[in-house]
Amino acid sequence: MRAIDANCEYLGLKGLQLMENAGAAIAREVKERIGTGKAVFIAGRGNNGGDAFVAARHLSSDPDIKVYIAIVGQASRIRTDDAKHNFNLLGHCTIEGLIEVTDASHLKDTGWIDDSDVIIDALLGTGISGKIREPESTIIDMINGSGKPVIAVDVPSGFDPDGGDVDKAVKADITLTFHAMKNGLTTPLASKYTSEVKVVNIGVCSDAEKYVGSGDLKVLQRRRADSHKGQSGRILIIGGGPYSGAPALAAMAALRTGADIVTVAAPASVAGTIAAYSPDIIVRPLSSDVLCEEDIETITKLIGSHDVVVIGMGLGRDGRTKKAVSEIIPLCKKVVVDADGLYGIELPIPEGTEMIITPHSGEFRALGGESADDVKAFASSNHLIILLKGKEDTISNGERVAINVTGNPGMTVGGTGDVLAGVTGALFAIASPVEAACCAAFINGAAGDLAFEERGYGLLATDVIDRITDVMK
Ligand SMILES: NC(=O)C1=CN([C@@H]2O[C@H](COP(=O)(O)OP(=O)(O)OC[C@H]3O[C@@H](n4cnc5c(N)ncnc54)[C@H](O)[C@@H]3O)[C@@H](O)[C@H]2O)[C@H](O)CC1
Ligand SMILES: [K+]
Repeated sequence: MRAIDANCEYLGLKGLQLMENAGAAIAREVKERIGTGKAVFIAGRGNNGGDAFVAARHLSSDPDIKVYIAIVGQASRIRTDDAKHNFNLLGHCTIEGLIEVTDASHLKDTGWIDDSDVIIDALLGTGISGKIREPESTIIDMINGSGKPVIAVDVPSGFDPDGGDVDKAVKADITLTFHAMKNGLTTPLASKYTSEVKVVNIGVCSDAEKYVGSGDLKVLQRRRADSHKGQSGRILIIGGGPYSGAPALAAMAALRTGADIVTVAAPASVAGTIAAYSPDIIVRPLSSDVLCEEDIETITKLIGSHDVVVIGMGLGRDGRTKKAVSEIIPLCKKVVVDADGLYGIELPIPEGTEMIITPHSGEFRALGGESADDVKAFASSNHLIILLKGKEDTISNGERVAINVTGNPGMTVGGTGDVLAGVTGALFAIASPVEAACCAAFINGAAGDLAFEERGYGLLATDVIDRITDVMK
C-alpha cells in the first residue's frame, strides 16, 4: 500500500487527496450509522489520525453530529505534513471538544467515551510497528471496554495489516479499509477484531498499481547500522566465453545496485580480461574457453558461498554450455537466467529453485512463449518470474502483472540487458523475486533515462551503470 501511495505521488496524485477521500468515507459511515449524536474520534499522530481529522471536518458542518477529538500525544508532534495540514484546518471548524491525551487518564476524565454514540478508531493504521506502547495500549483497552459501536479506520488499531501476531488490538464493529483489502484482514484472526470489513475506494489511479513506479522501490529496506559484509548480497555471475564484456557489465551493475560481493565465474580464456575491467570484481577462472561440464564442480562450490546466481551473459550457445547450464540451474536456490543461459533452461524448473528469467521477445518465443499477453500464464504454469524486456517491460509471477515504462530507444545499444540482469541479481538477494524483477526493470530504465539526457543515442551500457546510484538515491 505504501508503494501504491508513493506511485500515486510519482504520477502527481497527492497523499493529501487520498486522505481527503479516506476521511470523507469515514464521515459518511458515521453519519449513516448514527444520524444524530456524538462521534468521538481517537486519533494517532500518523496519517491514520490524519484520516480522522478529515472525517471530523466533514462532520463538523452537520448540525446533528457533535464531534469530539482526542489526539493521542501532543498535537505539536503530529508526524506527517498531511495529517498536520488537516489538523490545522480543524481550527476553522465547529468542534465540540478537542484534547491532547498524553496519559490515558486524560481521556477517561472527559467522560466522552461513556457518553458517545460511536467511537472512530484512528489511533494506528498500517504504520504500526512492534509492541503497543503507552498510552495507546490503555486507550485500546478503554475502547474495547466501552461497549460502544466502533468504526476502525483502515485497520483496527494494533492489528497487523500483514496478518502477523497481534499483541493487542481494537475490536471494531466495522473496518473501513482503504483502496484494497489488506492481507491480514482476510485471516481467521481478523474476525476476532472486526465484525465487518468494507473496502473503500479512495481514488487511487489504476496506473499506480499497473505500472512499476518509484514507490515500488520502498521494499528495498534501509540497511541496519550494524550491517556487515555479505548481508546485502553475494552474487555469483556465470558468463563469458565468446564475450567478455557482458558478465563484467552485469557484475558492475550488481555492485552499483548495492550488492556486497560480486564474483564472476568465467571461462579461463576471458577471465583475465574481465578482471582487468575493474578491481571491484572477483574473478574465478573456469576450465576452458566456454562453460562446460568440467566446470560443474568449481561452480557447485561457488554457488554454496553466494546468495544469488546470475547466469547467461556472453556464454554463447555451444552445446556443451547449454548442457552445463541445465545442470547448474537445479543447484541454485535463487537464479536469474538471461541471454544465452535461457537456451539451457529445462522446463519445468526444479523444485527448490526460485527463478527469474529476463528474455527479450525473441528469447521468450524460443522458450515457447508468444507475446506479452502470455507472460502471466507462462509464469504461472512454469512457476517462475518473467521480466519480458521490451519498449514496455512486462513482469509477472503468474499472479500479478506489472508494466515498467522507464527506459528509452537509446538503450537498444548492446550491454543494457546485461546491466539489467546484474541489477536483478543484486535485488533478488534482498527482496522477493517479483519485487526484485519490478524494481530492477524500473531502476535500469530510469538510469538509462538519466544517461539519455546526458548522451542521447550515444549512450553506452556503462553510462547506464554510472547512473544506477542516482536512481537508487
Ligand atoms: N492509500 C491509503 O491507504 C492511504 C492511507 N492513509 C492512512 O495512513 C495510514 C498509515 O499512516 P502512517 O503515517 O504510515 O502510520 P499510522 O498512522 O498507522 O501510525 C504511525 C504512528 O503510530 C505510532 N506507532 C507505531 N507503532 C506503534 C506502537 N507499537 N505503539 C504505539 N505507537 C505506535 C508511530 O509512532 C506513528 O506516530 C493508513 O493506515 C491510512 O489510514 C492516508 O490517508 C493516505 C491514503
Ligand atoms: K485504526
